[in-house]
Amino acid sequence: MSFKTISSHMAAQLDKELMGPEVGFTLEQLMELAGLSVAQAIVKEFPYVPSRKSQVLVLAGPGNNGGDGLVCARHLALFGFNPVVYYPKRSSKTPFFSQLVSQLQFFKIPVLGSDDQWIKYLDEKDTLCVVDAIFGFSFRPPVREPFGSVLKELRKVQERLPIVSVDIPTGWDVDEGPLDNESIVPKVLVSLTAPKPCASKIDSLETQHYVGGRFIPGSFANKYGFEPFDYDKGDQVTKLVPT
Ligand SMILES: NC(=O)C1=CN([C@@H]2O[C@H](COP(=O)(O)OP(=O)(O)OC[C@H]3O[C@@H](n4cnc5c(N)ncnc54)[C@H](O)[C@@H]3O)[C@@H](O)[C@H]2O)[C@@H](O)CC1
Ligand SMILES: [K+]
Repeated sequence: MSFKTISSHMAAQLDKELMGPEVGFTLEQLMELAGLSVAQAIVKEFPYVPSRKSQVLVLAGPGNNGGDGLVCARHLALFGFNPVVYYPKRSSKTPFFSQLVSQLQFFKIPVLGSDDQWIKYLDEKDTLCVVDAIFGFSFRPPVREPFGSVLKELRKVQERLPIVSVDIPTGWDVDEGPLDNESIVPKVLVSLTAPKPCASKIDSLETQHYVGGRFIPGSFANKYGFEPFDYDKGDQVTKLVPT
C-alpha cells in the first residue's frame, strides 16, 4: 500500500515539538508507548502459544531506539514471553536509562553487557524472534563497533530467525533504505509515529509493516504531511496491508 513518509530531519523535528514547551510530552512517556507498540506488534505477529518457544532476544543500542527496546522487553515479559536483552553500550545521558535497566532486573529479565555471551541466543530452536532496537532515525553510516559485528551475526541467521526492527532496520539509511546487499532484512518493521522514507523500500512479501506509537492527534499528523493511521480500538499498532 502507499503511505506517506517523513524524512529523518522531519522526524527529529516532530519529536522535538512533541517534547517542547507547548506540547509538553516527556521522552519517558513517548518511549513507554513506543516500546509497548513494538511488544504489541510482536504479539500480533507471533501470537503467544504456551507450548511454543517464547524466548525473544532484544538488541538494544546506545540511544533512544535502544530505550524503546528496553521498554519493549518489559512488556514482552508481561505478555508471557521470555525476553533476554543485550545492551552493550549503555546510555549515561540521563538516569532514566539505568532506571529502565533496574525495571528489567525487577522483572528478572537478563540484561547482558559487552562481556557477556549473547550469540548463543541467536538459536532458532529456543528463540522466537530478535528485536532490532539498535539504531533508529539518528543513525549515520558507517556503523561502528560493536554493532557492525552484531549486524553481521544477524545477517547469518535472518532467514531462520525473524528480525523485528524498531522504527528503522538497523544499518539502513533512514532516507535512502538499504545501503548494499549486506543489509539486514527484517521480517517485521514497526515504524514509530509515521514511516520514514526507508520504509518504502521494504518488500511487502518479505517484511510485515506496522505503524505504532499512537501519540498524536490528527491535526498534528497533517501538519507534518501525513494522515493519522487507522488504529483499531485500544491498539497501539496498526498493520499496513499491501493493496
Ligand atoms: N516520536 C517518536 O517517534 C519517538 C521515537 N523514539 C525513538 O528514538 C529513536 C531516535 O533516537 P535517537 O535520536 O537517540 O537516536 P538512535 O537511537 O537512532 O541512535 C543514536 C545513538 O546511536 C549512535 N550512533 C549513530 N550512528 C552510529 C554509527 N554509525 N555507529 C555507531 N553508533 C552510532 C549515536 O552515537 C547515539 O548514541 C527513534 O528512531 C525511535 O526509535 C522513542 O524513543 C520516543 C518517541
Ligand atoms: K532499529
